[in-house]
Amino acid sequence: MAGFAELGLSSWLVEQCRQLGLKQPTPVQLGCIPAILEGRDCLGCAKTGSGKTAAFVLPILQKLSEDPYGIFCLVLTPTRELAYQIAEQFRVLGKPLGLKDCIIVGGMDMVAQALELSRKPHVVIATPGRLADHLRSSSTFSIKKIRFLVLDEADRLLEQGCTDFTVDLETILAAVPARRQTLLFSATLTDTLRELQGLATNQPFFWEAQALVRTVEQLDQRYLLVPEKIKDAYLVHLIQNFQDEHEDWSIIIFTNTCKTCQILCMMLRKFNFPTVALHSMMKQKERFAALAKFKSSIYRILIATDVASRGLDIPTVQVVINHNTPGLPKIYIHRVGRTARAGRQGQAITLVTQYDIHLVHAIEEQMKKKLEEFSVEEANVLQILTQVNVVRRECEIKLEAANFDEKKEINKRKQLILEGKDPDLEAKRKAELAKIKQKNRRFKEKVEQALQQQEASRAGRQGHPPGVQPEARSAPAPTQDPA
Ligand SMILES: Nc1ncnc2c1ncn2[C@@H]1O[C@H](COP(=O)(O)OP(=O)(O)OP(=O)(O)O)[C@@H](O)[C@H]1O
Repeated sequence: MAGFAELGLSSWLVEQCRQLGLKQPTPVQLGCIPAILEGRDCLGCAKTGSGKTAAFVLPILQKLSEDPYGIFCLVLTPTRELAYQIAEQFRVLGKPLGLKDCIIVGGMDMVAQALELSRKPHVVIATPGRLADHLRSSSTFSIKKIRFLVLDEADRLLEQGCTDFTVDLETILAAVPARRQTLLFSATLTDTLRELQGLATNQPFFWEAQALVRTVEQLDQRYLLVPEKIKDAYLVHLIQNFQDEHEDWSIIIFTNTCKTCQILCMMLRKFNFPTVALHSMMKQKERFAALAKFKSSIYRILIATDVASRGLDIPTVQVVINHNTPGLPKIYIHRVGRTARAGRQGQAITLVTQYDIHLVHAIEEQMKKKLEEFSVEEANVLQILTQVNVVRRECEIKLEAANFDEKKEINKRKQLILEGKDPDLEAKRKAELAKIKQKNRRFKEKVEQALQQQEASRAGRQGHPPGVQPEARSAPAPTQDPA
């Protein structure tokens, strides 16, 4: 198998890899590094934890060493924490170059960032919103001459989720040169391939892992069917078991909203589990501090929204628990990919209620793999049920007293103002949309009821009892990155 040197990398970079413990290139690195060194655009789609970051960092550093100037490369990524992680890889691998990097993310001082940008760093790593703000408001720097544009988690940057990057991306793409190399990476590129191909037009090289299953083999994936009302007791029971059975343990729990994340964090702490939360309602400094405490194993449990579902590389994580079943298969793939990284073993357990079974089927279909059942002695769970419910209620009351919802509303309004939108108009638009949705839902329910009645009376006429009807309940809407 070819080593890093055979891929065309210089000896100083090969030495940096060796020092970091990267002995052999991973398949995505084997595929993409030579193509990038040749000057081609690149779309790299490989499983979580397979080394995609080094697949673009290494060839960029090589090209930078041949023709160093600032700003040479711009990396865009959807979350702030990920921007810091990518910057660290550039810094460590690029140390012999005296690499100057600059991180431009929201929640940090804008003036200090503007100053840093004006000093022409070699590499800028940014979240789209904040970089676009700088481009709109300042003329002290330019990205007109960049050689490389990287979109990490490219599909997330292009999709219109809860955080929509498209307007900011337009601003950024208008400011970068047409003659550049564009590198796009993710574990789930395929459903946005057409948009991505529009961005990478310079002899694009497409690399995709040849594998039937879309998650790594070392990942043991389970589901646990739980009644909605007992979910939290199951969670406490699962954690207690891990704590009892493992000396060295580390768990990430994913929740669907910031509020649930905060309540569960408070609740787990009441049970003396060393837990920290990470969600977008927290101040940026608190977010970094929480992550640092979890990374250094001071806290064993990180409870997070999907703000932590992509890209985070924390090798010690052995278990991922999905407190809610993700509404989209690709969110599931990224979440469970926080464990079993770089060849390590890991386990993922998804709590599934009676209303989420169709979501599990969708996940299995996309992954091309069946989840196995995780068995738990329900009697043990029922023993702690009352206690868990009481503690949760206490936490809910405490959070309500701290005006969590009000703060969330204020934050939302601030965000809309920053985006140049009128919060009142937006609220009106949303209310109208909700009304239309509700009307549609009622209409659908009426049609379903009428169909069921028709079926029942037909069966009655034919003299045999009607077949078992599916429960007339509309499925919960898929959750889109709520963070
Ligand atoms: N050639 C290699 N040999 C051994 N370990 C490697 C190699 N390349 C990267 N790694 C390590 O593998 C881990 C995962 O890498 P990385 O974070 O780049 O994964 P990724 O493919 O970007 O995952 P995700 O899709 O979750 O973002 C990191 O800890 C990294 O240091």
